[in-house]
Amino acid sequence: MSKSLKLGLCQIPVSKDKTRNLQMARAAVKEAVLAGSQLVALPEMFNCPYDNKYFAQYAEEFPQGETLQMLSHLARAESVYLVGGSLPEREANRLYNSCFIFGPQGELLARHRKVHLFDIDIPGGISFRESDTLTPGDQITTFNTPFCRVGVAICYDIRFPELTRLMALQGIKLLILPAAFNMTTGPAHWELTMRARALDNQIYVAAVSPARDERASYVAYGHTMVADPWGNVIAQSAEKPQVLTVDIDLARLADIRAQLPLLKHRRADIY
Ligand SMILES: O=C(O)CCC(=O)C(=O)O
Repeated sequence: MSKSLKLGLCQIPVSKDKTRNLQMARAAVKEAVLAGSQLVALPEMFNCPYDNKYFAQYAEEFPQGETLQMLSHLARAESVYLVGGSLPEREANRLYNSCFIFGPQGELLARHRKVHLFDIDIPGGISFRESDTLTPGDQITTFNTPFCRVGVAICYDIRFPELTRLMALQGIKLLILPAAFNMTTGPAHWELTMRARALDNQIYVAAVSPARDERASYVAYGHTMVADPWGNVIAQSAEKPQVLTVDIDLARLADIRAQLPLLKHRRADIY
């Protein structure tokens, strides 16, 4: 296993124009690779506005969907590990919020279907009910790379510490979270939640948001970021489109785990 990897996080604008969304994704991934990224990630619902009324219209089936073909070809052409944000996935009569992960040969490595659907109602803030249109997944998702084992969850999934803990126990060192917090929960909880999961599990947490669009029905917070295993934020965008490239130092992770062995000190006999 390598001691480090360069991660590329693509905070792209997402609009109603699917063709443009795919162009933006392609250009951002290429820019990240040009900057040396070996693993690149896109945001939640990057091919589709984050709004229940669009999910069915933009949904795709694996493997023939246009976005899925694009991701696979791009991973192969750029010879990169590609965490394909998320998109509405159709299987039979159901829709899922799904992330497809492709390897450098364009092969499918894993698929994560969002496990926790975002159903909230904050008066004067934000209301959203993913369960009006989507079905939850029921799997924990991790995959291997030459750098380390990597976990994938989607947005609201990060609020459930048990999920990240199970991935940490399966050996992940890096969690990628395609996400789209909003202007109510983003300022309050985005950074805190990513830092908490990173610190608890002594892993890197990389959360990738769409760029903010004040005219959208759902306004994404932006602030794509990486928290390290010490709980520090080591990189963060503002709200505008940006490709963030970040060095992930796995030797530092090993040092932190050796010095403060939290995972070893768990009392699995009492909880
Ligand atoms: O947890 C949050 O505050 C935001 C979650 C969300 O926007 C999502 O799951 O898509």
